[in-house]
Amino acid sequence: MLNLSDVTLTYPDGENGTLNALDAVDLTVPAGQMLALVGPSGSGKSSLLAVAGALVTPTSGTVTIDGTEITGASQAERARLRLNHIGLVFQQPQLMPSLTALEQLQLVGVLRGARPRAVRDAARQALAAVGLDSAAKRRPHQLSGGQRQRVNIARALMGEPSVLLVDEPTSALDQHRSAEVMELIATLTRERGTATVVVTHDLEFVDVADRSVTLRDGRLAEHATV
Ligand SMILES: Nc1ncnc2c1ncn2[C@@H]1O[C@H](COP(=O)(O)OP(=O)(O)OP(=O)(O)O)[C@@H](O)[C@H]1O
Repeated sequence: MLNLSDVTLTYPDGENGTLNALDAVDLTVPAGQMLALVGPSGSGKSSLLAVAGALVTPTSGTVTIDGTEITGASQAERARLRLNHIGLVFQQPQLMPSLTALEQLQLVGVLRGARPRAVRDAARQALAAVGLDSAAKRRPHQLSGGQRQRVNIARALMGEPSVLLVDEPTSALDQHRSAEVMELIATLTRERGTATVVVTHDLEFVDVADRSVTLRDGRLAEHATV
């Protein structure tokens, strides 16, 4: 479960001013639920993911994952949290050009210190979960955009995260592939019991989620509208 309580993230703006990228945000995403996060450009969506993913510490408020408060954790603790509890998927799949799909996933397992055989099994399982078992030996340039995004999602699942944060997974994909990727994230959320937040510009895909919220000037409102 992911919980944000009264979270504010303030940036300096101009000479003496400040800007609240997030303004008193309260949000709970239970395990196994997918939340769609929409909002205009600059409304704070990436800031919310950064705070929930322990990449950025909020100015005030608390973030907890499975009851553990991550705000206030040291840099090393936050790095460990990201590796073991948080799956992050960015807009453009950032894959290593020289590694095969399977190796991209194995790298995460090795970083987590798991045993080689367990890493290989977990990587195979994650690739199968996103329907890419037959493309295990392909390198990124031999995969389509949708397949690369699937590898990206599978890689985020390697740590068996309790929180899955996905930033605009469909921005580089056509309508058909976008629908497939959103359905895939919904299925994985249910099967793996992750608390999932997906940022999307596309209201068409909001229905795939269990719940949707809109950010506007850093403030949260229930139900998606843009
Ligand atoms: N490092 C920073 N320093 C100062 N201001 C920032 C910083 N990062 C973001 N902001 C500001 O915080 C606000 C929220 O930005 P954020 O990137 O979270 O929006 P977004 O909803 O993800 O936008 P987009 O849809 O365009 O990606 C914006 O006004 C932005 O200019």
